[in-house]
Amino acid sequence: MNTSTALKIPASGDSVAQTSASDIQIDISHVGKVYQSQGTDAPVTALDGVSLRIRRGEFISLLGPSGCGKSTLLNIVAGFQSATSGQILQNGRKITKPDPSRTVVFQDYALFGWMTVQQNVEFGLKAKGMPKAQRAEIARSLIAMVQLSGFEDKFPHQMSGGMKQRAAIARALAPDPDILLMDEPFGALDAQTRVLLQEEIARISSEAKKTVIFVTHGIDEAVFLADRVVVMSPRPGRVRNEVLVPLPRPRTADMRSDPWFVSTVKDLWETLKPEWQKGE
Ligand SMILES: Nc1ncnc2c1ncn2[C@@H]1O[C@H](COP(=O)(O)OP(=O)(O)OP(=O)(O)O)[C@@H](O)[C@H]1O
Repeated sequence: MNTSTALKIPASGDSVAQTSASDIQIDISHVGKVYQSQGTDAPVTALDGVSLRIRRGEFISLLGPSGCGKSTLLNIVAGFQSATSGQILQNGRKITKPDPSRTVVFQDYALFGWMTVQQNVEFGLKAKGMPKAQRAEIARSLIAMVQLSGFEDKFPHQMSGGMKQRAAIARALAPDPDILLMDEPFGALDAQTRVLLQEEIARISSEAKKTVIFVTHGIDEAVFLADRVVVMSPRPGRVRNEVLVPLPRPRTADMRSDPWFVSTVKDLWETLKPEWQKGE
């Protein structure tokens, strides 16, 4: 497949300009975040005027250097933290606290160590009061979706990092959220497992039809997965620019050698490298 002739990197904001208001699921508007210091340290401005509109079903990669505020922004969307200024709307309603319509996958799996895979995946459903047979069936189908059938009775310490992250993804999908928030979910995995799970999450997110915000500082990962890559500036984090990804779905391994993919990853790296080095 050669998509290079048809492709252009659009200016920031073009991709949502023609979208009707009802298609916008998450509307991030002028969000700033200042962490007040303890003791004599100066306050830290993590985010400054971040605006971003995300469509229902869109896969956004939030790409930026370490410390630019990616996790902070994700945590505010999740409802774990509040913004110092600005607001975030979900379907027109202000996000003020966590909600089962938004679930999070963290880098460190965050599975309960004393529960089996099956119990971990069922956890959120049990908390909602779902009857046992129903939640067992939902968990089984999600465990199959993340290709862990046969491992239902294993505990986290009996599994590899990749398997644990598959289980964490199944657990996050169990409450049937509208929005899946992923904070460097493959950051702790070896390179091969990471590539395999990137292909898995591309498949799963299309099958499950979720809106996804995927935080990463991996340029190739960001481009491979996303409909739109939102590039953040070094701290204080702002939206620096956006790249629309025209690669078709399902995303497959051969697309990593597509000329557009190769040149976009290279261009992004050459543009961002000086900034990212400065920020270190
Ligand atoms: N609770 C906190 N109190 C004070 N400063 C904080 C707090 N949390 C984050 N920060 C600071 O805010 C900035 C943004 O942090 P954040 O974790 O959001 O960045 P990030 O882009 O996700 O980084 P990384 O890629 O390294 O995880 C950093 O300078 C960080 O040190």
